[in-house]
Amino acid sequence: MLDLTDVSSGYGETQVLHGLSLRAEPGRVLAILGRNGAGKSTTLKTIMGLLPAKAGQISFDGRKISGMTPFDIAKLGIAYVPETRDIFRSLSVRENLDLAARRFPCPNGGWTVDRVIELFPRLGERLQNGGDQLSGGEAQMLAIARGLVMNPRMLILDEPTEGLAPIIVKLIHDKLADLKHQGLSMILVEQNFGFATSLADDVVLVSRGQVVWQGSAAAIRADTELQHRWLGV
Ligand SMILES: Nc1ncnc2c1ncn2[C@@H]1O[C@H](COP(=O)(O)OP(=O)(O)OP(=O)(O)O)[C@@H](O)[C@H]1O
Repeated sequence: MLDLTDVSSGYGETQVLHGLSLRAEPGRVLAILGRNGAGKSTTLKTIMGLLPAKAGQISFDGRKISGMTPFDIAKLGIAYVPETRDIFRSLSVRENLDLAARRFPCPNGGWTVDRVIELFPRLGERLQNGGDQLSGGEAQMLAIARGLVMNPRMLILDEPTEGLAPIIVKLIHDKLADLKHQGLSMILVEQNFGFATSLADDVVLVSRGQVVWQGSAAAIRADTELQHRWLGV
């Protein structure tokens, strides 16, 4: 579904990805794991066209997307929930959702604003609140909900549990598990090893901008040596 082949990318003169290759399969969750600074967020930004791929190729459903604008990549069906969440703080929850929904047509049976509120009832209670009045957990729910109303075929999440209380982490986990069971393809970057490997089917380990291991989530959960070597778990 999504293929990165020998991708190099970085920030100006600083190269961070050095020929990184990976594949995310349809209907599955892929976790990208690695130590701080390994290049995980850089990989996601490069997929989304926020950083240019200086070499290599990225394709989505067989179509080359490297070189496209972030908006065109989103229109093809990839929604990105960044680490910073990037909700509009000066707009209400409803305005944040309506704005995203209006730009992306909803197919029959797709995600509407009403449907994401059913998924996250807490947002329904906060519809008139400003983006700047939300707790960290509510902001994360809004960021995910905003991704869903874009009706993506693939949802990409960068550190969705960062800074959240354990009870909210559990809620986000259960909602993402629901989405997975509904067949949504996802890529997840996450420091919380238990969270990531309980949601993921497939895992790639990244170190110094390259994939150093790939396999099933069950395999890495069972391999403490591997975890220790590449993740310091
Ligand atoms: N805007 C930037 N300008 C220059 N270098 C950057 C920038 N953002 C990240 N880097 C560098 O790129 C490297 C990879 O960063 P990246 O954010 O992809 O790491 P990561 O694997 O996601 O880890 P983390 O969990 O720390 O975010 C790091 O050395 C980082 O310092």
